[in-house]
Amino acid sequence: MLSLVARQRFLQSTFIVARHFSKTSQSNAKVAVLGASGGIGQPMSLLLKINPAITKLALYDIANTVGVAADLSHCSTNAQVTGHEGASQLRECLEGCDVVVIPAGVPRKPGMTRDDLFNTNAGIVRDLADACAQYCPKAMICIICNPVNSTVPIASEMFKKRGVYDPNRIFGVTTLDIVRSNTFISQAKGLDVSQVNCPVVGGHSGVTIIPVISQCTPPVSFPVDERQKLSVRIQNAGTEVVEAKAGTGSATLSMAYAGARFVGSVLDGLNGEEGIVECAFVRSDETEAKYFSTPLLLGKNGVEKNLGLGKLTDFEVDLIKGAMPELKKNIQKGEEFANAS
Ligand SMILES: NC(=O)C1=CN([C@@H]2O[C@H](COP(=O)(O)OP(=O)(O)OC[C@H]3O[C@@H](n4cnc5c(N)ncnc54)[C@H](O)[C@@H]3O)[C@@H](O)[C@H]2O)C=CC1
Ligand SMILES: O=C([O-])CC(=O)C(=O)O
Repeated sequence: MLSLVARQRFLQSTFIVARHFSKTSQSNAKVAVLGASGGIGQPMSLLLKINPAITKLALYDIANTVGVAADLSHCSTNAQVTGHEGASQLRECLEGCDVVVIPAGVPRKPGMTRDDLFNTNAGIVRDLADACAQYCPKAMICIICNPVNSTVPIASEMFKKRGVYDPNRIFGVTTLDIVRSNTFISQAKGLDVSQVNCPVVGGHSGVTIIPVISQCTPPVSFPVDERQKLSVRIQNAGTEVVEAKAGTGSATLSMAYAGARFVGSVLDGLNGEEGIVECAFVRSDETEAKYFSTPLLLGKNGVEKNLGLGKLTDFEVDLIKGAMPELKKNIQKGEEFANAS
């Protein structure tokens, strides 16, 4: 038996972890995780299970969901966990959802680009997005599956086809880029990471990942060569993990952390919390690319306001210019795929 003090400490630590992901302590949100048995899906579902804003957590995958749901359901937190396996159970998983997170899809192996995942993952996102458009058209859709630069346009086209498209409710989750930037900057400058916030704009692959270090809070400055190295490390951080994992997958734990943070922020916005800002890859008029990530003010209807690019240095403007051809190509590829299907 835990002593009273130990029990209080345990409850307090659970509360602190939960608060890390959500400001709201009360709501009745239903959240679905599609791809819940995977490397990201399992730890992210655990983090969502301890978010007090979630009362229903619906786990969907093509395999192993029953076991994952049984396991997670024993955690003594409020969210009721249900497991749904195979396409015939997708409808019951999605109905009534406020938020759907999609980490379903294959990850990279060393030597691959995110675009190399297109052939497998495009069809997965097309079918899952189509189901969301039918069974929970008003839900906030958070897409983790790569290549995000193409899977977000695919999902958007599927919603358009069903006549239920709302660009303020479909997000490509790029939070891991911000999480990484904050970590690397805090390490370089000896800062408390919880106080560091560096926006990352653009897309989510290689040169399309654009850290805006000049807008970091607190302000930080680096000699030109260090800033260059840091920007390149942030752009290649996914590859750093893919290589370290040597063929067994890509970032899962840090992505689970980032995904839980993003979903927590979306729920905070839905629950009317003010001043909730996250970067995400959305339909955008900020640049000549149809989709682009910038800081977004989140609210009851998803994106309340696109906060735009703000003031950039010449270095950052050049990074954005350099990203445009790749970004536009990725977006077009996604749209064409969805419309040919
Ligand atoms: N947006 C981002 O920042 C990041 C994105 N990713 C991406 O997330 C995706 C998932 O990565 P991991 O979890 O490591 O892969 P994983 O292979 O460990 O898990 C994927 C899961 O998806 C499931 N799945 C496959 N087809 C499905 C379908 N049609 N419906 C439902 N579930 C299905 C699989 O059964 C598996 O459980 C990859 O595409 C990866 O590139 C990974 C890290 C960061
Ligand atoms: O690099 C990958 O393939 C997975 C990913 O998107 C990331 O870690 O940022």
